[in-house]
This record gives sequence, C-alpha cells and structure tokens, in this order.
Amino acid sequence: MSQLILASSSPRRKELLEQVHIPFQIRKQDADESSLPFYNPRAYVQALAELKNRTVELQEHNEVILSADTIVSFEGKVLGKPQSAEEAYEMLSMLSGAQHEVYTGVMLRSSEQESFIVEKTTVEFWPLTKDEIEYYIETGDPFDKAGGYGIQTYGATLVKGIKGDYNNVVGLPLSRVVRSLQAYGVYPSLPEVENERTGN
Ligand SMILES: Cc1cn([C@H]2C[C@H](O)[C@@H](COP(=O)(O)OP(=O)(O)OP(=O)(O)O)O2)c(=O)[nH]c1=O
Repeated sequence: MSQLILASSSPRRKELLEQVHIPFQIRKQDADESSLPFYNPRAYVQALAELKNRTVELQEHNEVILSADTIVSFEGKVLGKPQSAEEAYEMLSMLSGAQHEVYTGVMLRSSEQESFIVEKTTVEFWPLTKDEIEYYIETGDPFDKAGGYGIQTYGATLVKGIKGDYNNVVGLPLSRVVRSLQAYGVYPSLPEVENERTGN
C-alpha cells in the first residue's frame, strides 16, 4: 500500500483530501519561492509545485509526495497572497467586474515516478463597491489566499460565476488529483465511522 505525504500547510488542501477519504500524513518544509522566474502562469505554478515537492524527502519506498501551488492571474499579472490591507484592496479592485484565471499546479512524486497536473478555472467577479471591498478586508479573510479572496468563505459573495473546477480555486483540482493518485497505488479508504454505521 502506498502512503500519501501532503507537502502543504494549507488547511484547504488537507480538508479536500479528507473530503474524499484519502489517508495522508503532512510533511512540510519551507521553500524559497522568491527565486523562481515568471514566464507564464502554467509554467510558474508547475515550477512552484515542483520546488515545494523536492524540498520534502522521500523516507520510505512506498511514499508518494503531493505538493501544490495556486495563483490568480489577471491580464498577465500574477496575484499571490496580499501582504497588507492596501495590497488586498488593490487586488480586489483590479478583479472587480472582470474575469480572471486561477491556476493550480500539482506535483506527485514517488521513488518510481513523477507527474504534474496544471488546472485552470475562470472566475468572474461582480462589480464591487469600495465599501464591499473594505468590509471584506476587515474580516481578515484575504490575507492567506491568492488574489486576496476565498471562494469557499465570505469571498463567495464576490463571485458571479466560474468556469471549470471549483476545488481548483480552493487549492487543489481534487477529482484529477484522486484519479492520478491511482497510478501511484493511492486509493480512498472508508473512514472508521462509516464502518461502524454499516456494521462492517
Ligand atoms: C483563489 C483562492 C485561493 N485560496 C488559497 C489556496 C492556497 O492555500 C492559497 C494560495 O497559496 P499557496 O502558496 O498555493 O499555498 P499555501 O502557502 O497556502 O500552502 P502550501 O504552500 O503549504 O501548500 O490561496 C483559497 O483558499 N480560496 C480561493 O478562492
């Protein structure tokens, strides 16, 4: 049986894997993401996922390391996590009334194979008022999220529509990841509580 190692401290990625009953351990190392050059969003998220993945060591022969990176891309600009309220305001006003792309890059690595997934979701924001943006920043929600919003939290109210995988915006293209994991021998495992309920 393969053992999945999540090389991420993102609570969203952890919750998404739990949602589909994939057992995993967390093993995260800090990586210096500032050194990577930007060519285009796809190559960039892939390179970031690879950097995060290779900072974590394979300790057992049956381990599979999963890493990911999410960015927001708007008119050729990459929006990561806002470092201040001013930056969050700048990002959210930029995204107001327009469409942007969310890219998540994923790397899977075992001692025998490696692979990547890069998924794009298009998100459209309603036109936002100054008050709306300021209220949202006050909640503190934008600061640990690429582009300064969380579609899974209050940020949902900013979103008019999406095209593509919702979970990709939250931080992991879940269904593609689960399907790719099968090639590494990682499968969902029924939680204990379910077993008790069915008496199995
Ligand atoms: C756009 C968007 C991003 N995000 C989050 C997903 C990611 O956690 C974060 C982007 O930062 P990342 O650098 O991708 O990840 P991270 O630093 O949170 O975690 P780690 O490097 O340890 O894996 O933005 C949301 O939660 N909701 C959203 O709607």
